Amino acid sequence: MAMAFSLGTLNLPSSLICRSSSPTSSSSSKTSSLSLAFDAAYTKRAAELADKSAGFTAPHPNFGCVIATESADGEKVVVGEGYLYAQGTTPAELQAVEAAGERCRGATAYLNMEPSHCLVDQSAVSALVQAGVARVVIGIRHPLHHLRGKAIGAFRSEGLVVDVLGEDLHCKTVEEALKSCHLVNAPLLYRAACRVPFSVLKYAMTLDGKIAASSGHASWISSKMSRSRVFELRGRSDAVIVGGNTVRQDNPRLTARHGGGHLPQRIVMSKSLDLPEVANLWDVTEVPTMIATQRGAKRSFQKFLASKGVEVVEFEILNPKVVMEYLHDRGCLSVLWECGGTLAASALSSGIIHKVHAFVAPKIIGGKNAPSPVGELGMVEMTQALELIDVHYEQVGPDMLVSGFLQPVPDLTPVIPSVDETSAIDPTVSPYEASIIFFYKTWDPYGAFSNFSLHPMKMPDENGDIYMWPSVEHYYQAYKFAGIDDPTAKSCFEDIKNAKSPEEAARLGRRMQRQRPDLVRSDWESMKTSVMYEALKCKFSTYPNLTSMLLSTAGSVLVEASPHDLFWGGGRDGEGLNYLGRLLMQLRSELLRDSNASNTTLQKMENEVR
Ligand SMILES: Nc1c(N[C@@H]2O[C@H](COP(=O)(O)O)[C@@H](O)[C@H]2O)[nH]c(=O)[nH]c1=O
Repeated sequence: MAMAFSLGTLNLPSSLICRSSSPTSSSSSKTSSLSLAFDAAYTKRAAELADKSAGFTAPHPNFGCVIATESADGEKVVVGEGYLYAQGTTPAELQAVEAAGERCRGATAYLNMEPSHCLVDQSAVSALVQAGVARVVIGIRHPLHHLRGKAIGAFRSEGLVVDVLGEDLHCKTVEEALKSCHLVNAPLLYRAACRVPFSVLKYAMTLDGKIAASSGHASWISSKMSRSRVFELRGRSDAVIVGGNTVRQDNPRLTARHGGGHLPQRIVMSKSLDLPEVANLWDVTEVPTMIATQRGAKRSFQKFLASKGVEVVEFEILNPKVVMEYLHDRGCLSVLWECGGTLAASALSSGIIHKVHAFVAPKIIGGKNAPSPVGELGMVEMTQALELIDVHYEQVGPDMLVSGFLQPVPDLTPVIPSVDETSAIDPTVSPYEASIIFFYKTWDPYGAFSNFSLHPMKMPDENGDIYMWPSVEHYYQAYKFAGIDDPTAKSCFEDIKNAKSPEEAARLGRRMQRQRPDLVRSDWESMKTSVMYEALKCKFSTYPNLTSMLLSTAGSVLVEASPHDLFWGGGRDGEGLNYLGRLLMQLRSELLRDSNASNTTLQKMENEVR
């Protein structure tokens, strides 16, 4: 059945009409401001449609499709719409084509995201091509490397015009539509970039920052309306996590009870398994429960849980990071953390929380020992506080919901560097599975890869004496001036060597290079990557945990997400050369070869003594 909506149904406000555009290529050079506004509004509509099935499609993305055409009197009308209901159901594009029928000829299809297009699934692309759609507007490229650009290429080779928001179409409303497209598939984008599910920390607290009275009583802090919003949040997630303490204190159900909707798996993180025998979470008739625990914990209780149908997963060392990595590997896209302060602090400090939803109720409970939403983070100065970005404030009944992101939604549009290029550097990177791991600031999940991470290492100084360099940055900056027979160069080398922080070392080295380029060794440009490689090799082999962290990234593209440094970093839009990422991948290959070789030797020795 065709749906014919006039533009009015989209409520295109006059503010949406773009006044200017700075198109870069393709058909968009002819695009008028008005048609840009239509493009933005219809793509946003596709994102809204896609959002209807949040929670149901994992691990697939949320896809929406709008087909619009020009009526005889020149008015733009929507002739078909569709969205992916759940994993494995009819693609959004097919539904929209079926709804639009003959009116697809010459029409424009709006997709919030580039569809999957591979050997085993070409249904979305062929539906639109065969229906005679002339133009496709795409919100974001597919975030997975092996799919990125494939459908776009296929459309173009079939003669369709393709415009991608932010690449071919530019203006303020296009940016807003692009944001909606990012948000609707934020879980997938985070998952692809960070190799952990998208994690939201949710809590309800009183105006004086308490999540329970001193007695532990907590029902209820937030209003019924707020709690219903929590049910919706649960419905959008693949899993809800709490700690053992919450099970002991609250005996929660953690179900989504807003009517229909997706039911997330419930997960309890408990090292000790010191949990009650009777608990709502052990009733798995409607929703499964999984317990994440530490190897060897209370075997008898594990058996008891198994008899109830509760899955128990043991980890060598239980922490939020390993549980998230495990859930990532099981295909989980998004997780809602509804835990108490201790686990929340541990999750926050391990860098795996991406978004926060805080319900603030206008109540005061007081109490010196009343718990607060986040436990010890080890911060001593307010400047260290984690700051939310893209903050939203919304009144929900009597409460205020404050939400925001701790890290921006990763924009995976730039391909940094190309996978072909990277697999030449590192054979572990497969063009079919590669994901990108970004690192930059030392507090990021892979921050230890940064040259600013404080991992002291023994390397020679200018005189060949072994010196404990506080960081790779110290070593790299000082070596710009090594071997120069000039007192200023020598004292600069010493100053960098003794710099109090990697930041200071970088400042000193860069400033001197700018002010006195004559003091920089003449072979620096040709030597700097080898100097860096030697320092990285020393750093990673000094610390076994760094070696295993680097090896654990095998198969992923490593990118230093520096927006400024276009030599060592990936740049803001992927224009950087990413030499730091490349050297780390090269080192990873070397370490992998070494570990494979030593395993083979070990194997031989074992065989000999057998
Ligand atoms: N007290 C409190 C919350 N507490 C959270 O909700 C859990 C109970 O979930 P359920 O058993 O499914 O109703 C509880 O264990 C804790 O994680 N949440 C809120 O939105 N507002 C509140 O006032």
